[in-house]
Amino acid sequence: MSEVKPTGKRLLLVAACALVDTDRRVLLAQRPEGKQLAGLWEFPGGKVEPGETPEQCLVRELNEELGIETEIPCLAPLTFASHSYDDFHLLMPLYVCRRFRGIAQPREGQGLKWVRPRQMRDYPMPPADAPLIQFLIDLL
Ligand SMILES: Nc1nc2c([nH]c(=O)n2[C@@H]2O[C@H](COP(=O)(O)OP(=O)(O)OP(=O)(O)O)[C@@H](O)[C@H]2O)c(=O)[nH]1
Repeated sequence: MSEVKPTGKRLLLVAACALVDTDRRVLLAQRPEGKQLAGLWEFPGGKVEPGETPEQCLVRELNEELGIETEIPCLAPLTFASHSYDDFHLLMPLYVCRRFRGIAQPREGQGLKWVRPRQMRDYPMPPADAPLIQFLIDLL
């Protein structure tokens, strides 16, 4: 068996959420200009801050980014992404949330779109996200 060499890349923990509406559509947010991967469509979420759990991170991020309110028991783990970018390795648990309050608003100037999982491949997403789509197709 060949030797597995450490990459030396830092591991970045990002929590992401598939918010699901009553029509089984999932909310995608477009990364704003000026950011890494600008223009790509992604799941709402963000970096887990020190001292925070992934679930706490998502409750915070959904409120900050979208004005959506939810609670930790409403977040169900679905799958995760593990993907090496040039400068870090991303570990991203993906949760599903069907119970939330409020109407998603683009609080950070991002584009927002409710998309059926089968149509997600029409929306360019970060490379880490591609393997996640099938899980949502199967679930929804
Ligand atoms: N939220 C989210 N981030 C993702 C997804 N896919 C993916 O590769 N990422 C990566 O995970 C990281 C998330 O970081 P972030 O959104 O908190 O931070 P950011 O790069 O916008 O920078 P910031 O700290 O200035 O807000 C980014 O590098 C982003 O490219 C996804 O579906 N959702």
